[in-house]
Amino acid sequence: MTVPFAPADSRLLGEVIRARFAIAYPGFALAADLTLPGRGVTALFGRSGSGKTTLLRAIAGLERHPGAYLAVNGEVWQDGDRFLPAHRRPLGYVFQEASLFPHLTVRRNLEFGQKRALAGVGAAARRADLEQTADLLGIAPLLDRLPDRLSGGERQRAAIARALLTRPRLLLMDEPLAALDFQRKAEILPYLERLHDELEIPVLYVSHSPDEVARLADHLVLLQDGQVAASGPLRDTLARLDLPTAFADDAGVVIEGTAAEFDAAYHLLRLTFPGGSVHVAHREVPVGRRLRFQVRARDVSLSLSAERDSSILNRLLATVTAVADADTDTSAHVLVRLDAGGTPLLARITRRSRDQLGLAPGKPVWVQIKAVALLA
Ligand SMILES: Nc1ncnc2c1ncn2[C@@H]1O[C@H](COP(=O)(O)OP(=O)(O)OP(=O)(O)O)[C@@H](O)[C@H]1O
Repeated sequence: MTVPFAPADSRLLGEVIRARFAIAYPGFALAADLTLPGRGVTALFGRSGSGKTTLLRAIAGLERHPGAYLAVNGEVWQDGDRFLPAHRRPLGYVFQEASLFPHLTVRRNLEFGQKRALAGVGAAARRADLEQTADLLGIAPLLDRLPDRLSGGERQRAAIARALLTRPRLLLMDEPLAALDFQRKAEILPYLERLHDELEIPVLYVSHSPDEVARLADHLVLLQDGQVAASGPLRDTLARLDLPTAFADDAGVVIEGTAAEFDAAYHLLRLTFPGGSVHVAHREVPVGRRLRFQVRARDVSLSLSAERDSSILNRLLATVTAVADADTDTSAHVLVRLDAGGTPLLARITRRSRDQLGLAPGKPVWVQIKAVALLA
């Protein structure tokens, strides 16, 4: 396997991705100086034209931008005059459209991916690796088919498997679901969630779909007109009031809970998290399983007492940490950020309610959650 440039001191670079790029095209400039986790899924999120693909291609080394710096988990891929060309970077790249060879079966396509990475590995080990990866992506029964006999979602899963079989140390995914219809997206997302749980390598995932980001990302980079508007853990970044996403209609937080008990009589699953617990309508899952759920700001109301005689099932005690008005004076709403035992939450309430309840940072309140969306 190709050995990328050794770092001067890998301990200083740590298990992170350091990426610094300044890119200028006529009419567009991108400036990014990022430190990203060396494991898990980082979403590059932003509107069309914000620079997501430009950044991903620069990280892949498909374009050489002078003055840039890139190190991935202790290996320097670009620094000053050093530039590891794209074909020598140990990375997998998955595009919007699966680019499988049309004349080769899925198996041959996957073997092609393996060739470079497993030069010194025996045939049996290669086959085991291929079959394990095919299983992970649910394409084992499709290995003998040609790509044009696959659905769009199956083709994309085969493309992901091929990328993984190159044994990359970084996986880049550029809107891998964008070309699929709703049904196919729904079909492929559980496989991406499995990857999220099982991959040891970092994944950079370009998307402009808030739903995909909520389900898959651990870390969020928000790009705006070529600038990094925010970069941080998903949980904290979604709860920021100072970002353009905050007042969007679907603003809300994502919480990772642990299945604690199942109420078979009412078909309700109780999920615990540091701030308390919530009930969601769901089938039984093993106790201890981690599940993500989303709480939108518009589905949260606040009161000063527990109001136990309401139909709302999910009620938590929290403290107000910030209150923000929308940019426009004409908005009837404010956004309240809360802390429930270390878990941030957002509530969208009217300005009138804010004044009536006297909401200000430090005030304890009861949070009532009208709807919890399970993201699995
Ligand atoms: N090679 C290039 N030469 C000149 N301009 C470019 C080049 N590549 C990208 N651009 C411009 O840079 C800007 C950012 O493009 P980019 O594809 O990175 O955005 P994006 O956020 O990925 O958008 P989308 O979500 O639509 O894919 C656009 O204005 C685009 O026209």
